[in-house]
Amino acid sequence: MTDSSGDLLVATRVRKEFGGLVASNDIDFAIPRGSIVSLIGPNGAGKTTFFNQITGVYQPTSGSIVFDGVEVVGKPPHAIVELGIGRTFQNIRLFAQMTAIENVLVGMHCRLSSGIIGSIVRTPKVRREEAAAHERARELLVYCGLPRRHEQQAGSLPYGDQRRLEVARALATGPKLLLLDEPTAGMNPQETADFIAFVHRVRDEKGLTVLLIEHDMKVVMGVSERCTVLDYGEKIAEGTPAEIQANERVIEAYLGKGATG
Ligand SMILES: Nc1ncnc2c1ncn2[C@@H]1O[C@H](COP(=O)(O)OP(=O)(O)OP(=O)(O)O)[C@@H](O)[C@H]1O
Repeated sequence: MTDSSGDLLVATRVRKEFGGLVASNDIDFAIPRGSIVSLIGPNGAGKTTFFNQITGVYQPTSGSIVFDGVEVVGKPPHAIVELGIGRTFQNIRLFAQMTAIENVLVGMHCRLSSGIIGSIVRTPKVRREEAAAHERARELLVYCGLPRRHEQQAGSLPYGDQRRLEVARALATGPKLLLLDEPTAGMNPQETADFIAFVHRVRDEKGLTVLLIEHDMKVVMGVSERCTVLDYGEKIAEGTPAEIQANERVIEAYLGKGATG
C-alpha cells in the first residue's frame, strides 16, 4: 500500500550472494520520503551491490524491496526507471559521442508516449512531443548548471560538468527517488560544496528523495540527514551523521581506517 507520508522505499531482509560471498546480508533499510540519506562503508562493503538491487541490475538472492508501494524485486531495470527510480553511476556512464542535450533526451525517452510507428512516420503529434521534450531537456541542463553546454559532446565536457550531466539525465527520467553513486568523486572542494547545495535544491524544489553513496565524510555531514553504514555486506549502524561519527563500531570498521574527512 502506498504511504504518502512515511517511507518511500522499504527493503526487508535483502540478501545477495555471489557464490560463497555474501554482499548483502539480510539488510533491512528504509528511506523516509523527502529525505537525503547516505550509504557509507569501506571498499567492498556492498554499497553498489545494494544500489544495483534497488535498480534491478542485480536480483536479490532473497528479500523484498518495496518502492512507493510496489515490489520491485523481479522487475527489469527499465520498469524500475518507469516506476520512478533514477540513478547516476560511480564511473560516469554518459553516451560520450552524443551531445549533452541528446544524453538528456535519452533519459526522457521513458516518459514520451509516441510509439515506434509514430516515431517513424513522424506525425504532427510526435513532432510536437519532440519539440516539447527538447525544451524540457534545455531547461534541465540550465537547472543542472550547464547553460552553455547543450550542443557539446558529452565526452569532451570537463569532469564536473559530466557529473552534472549525469544528474540531468537521471532527472529527465522523472524520478521520485534519485540514487547518486559517489557523485562528488574527483571534484575539487568548490565543486563539492556547490554540488551539496545543488542536491538540497533538487530535493526541495523537485520534491525528491535522495540516496547517495559517499566516501567523503565532509560531504556526508554536509548533505545527509541520515546515514546507513555497511561493512562486509552487513548493516552495522544507522543514524544522523553526528551519531554515526561517534559510533564506536563505525569508527572501528570505517572511520578509523582512513575514510576521508
Ligand atoms: N557481479 C559480481 N560478481 C561477484 N562479486 C561481486 C559482484 N559485484 C560485487 N561483488 C562483490 O561484492 C562485494 C561488494 O561489492 P560492492 O561493489 O557492492 O562494494 P562497495 O561497497 O560498493 O565498494 P566500493 O566502495 O569499492 O565501490 C565485493 O566483495 C565485490 O567483489
